[in-house]
Amino acid sequence: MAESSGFDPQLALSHKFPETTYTYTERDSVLYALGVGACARDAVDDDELKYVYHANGEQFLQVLPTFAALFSLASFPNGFNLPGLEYDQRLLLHGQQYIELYRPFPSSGCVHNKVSLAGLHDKGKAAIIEYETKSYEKESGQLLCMNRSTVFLRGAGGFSKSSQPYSYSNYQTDKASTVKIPKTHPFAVFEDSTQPSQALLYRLSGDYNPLHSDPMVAKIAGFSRPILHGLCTLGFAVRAIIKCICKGDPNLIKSITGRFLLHVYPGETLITEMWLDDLRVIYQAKVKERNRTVLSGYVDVHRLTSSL
Ligand SMILES: CCCCCCCCCCCCC/C=C/C(=O)SCCNC(=O)CCNC(=O)[C@H](O)C(C)(C)COP(=O)(O)OP(=O)(O)OC[C@H]1O[C@@H](n2cnc3c(N)ncnc32)[C@H](O)[C@@H]1OP(=O)(O)O
Repeated sequence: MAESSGFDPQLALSHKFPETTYTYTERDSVLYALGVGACARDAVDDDELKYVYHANGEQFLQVLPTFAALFSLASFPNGFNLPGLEYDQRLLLHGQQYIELYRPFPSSGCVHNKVSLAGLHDKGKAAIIEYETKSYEKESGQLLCMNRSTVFLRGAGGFSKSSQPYSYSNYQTDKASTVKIPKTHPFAVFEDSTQPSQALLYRLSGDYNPLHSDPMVAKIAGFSRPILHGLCTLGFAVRAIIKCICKGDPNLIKSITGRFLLHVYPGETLITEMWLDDLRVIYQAKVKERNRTVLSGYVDVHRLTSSL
């Protein structure tokens, strides 16, 4: 293993992240829902109108479970830095996302975030950092959700001090990487188009990384044009699962796991394939135009609806 100077994993592991708060309004929940394609095909879609409009007032709006991933936004105002780890922010890619949901989100609110380092791995050509964020409703102190976000830092590996590549995890299994896609026909398939402006809309939910909007930055990062946020693709896939498996009920979702396998260009068509394994929905999302799988994982649900 090549040794890189100045980065001490132990120092990084002892780093304490500041606690942060994230305040959102109904407007933010609606903007997020539109950003992940809700009601884009049908503005009066029975399953999705509730995320963007409610006849009795905004406080009755429902919030998509993947909105949880935004809570940690405030925790990284200057990028995903660890003491001593040098990397080119333009080469960062989102690798995986894991979300556990403990209660439905109110249409507006304020959450208190506690962030910690959940994993740090030297992959030689890349460093992988995993951040865990526990989000508590500020008023009640109740735990709302937990996010584990994996970032893949291209060019930042090679810091191991021994022949064994450095690897640390504070949890047992790397769930997203172990998902096996069944060989059988999917139980359900959902096709949805992203818009050419999808990333420009999604970024308004708080991730302003120019990789998703600036053609020059995208080129430096190795792409022919700006790419879609991974969390936007995940939002499309989970919305498809809520529609096809949960009969439109977002509160049936218990946890979400996803690994980003390949970039998506805004404007491409996403085909989400789903398989049922008891209370687990195994899924993969493909880009139709390139016939490539871009995301895979599974979603655990509390129960199945009787009509399935
Ligand atoms: C300021 C923003 C604040 C936001 C805060 C919100 C919360 C935090 C969320 C984080 C948000 C980050 C910013 C967002 C960025 C994006 O959205 S980028 C767009 C979405 N992501 C992608 O498009 C990435 C798609 N995937 C790929 O391009 C490739 O999979 C890869 C990541 C480049 C890896 O491919 P490759 O180099 O070919 O890897 P391999 O040789 O196959 O494997 C090497 C080892 O790495 C492990 N690995 C591979 N892929 C991943 C992955 N996706 N996640 C985690 N780990 C991965 C793999 O297992 C190998 O390990 P070993 O098996 O041990 O060798």
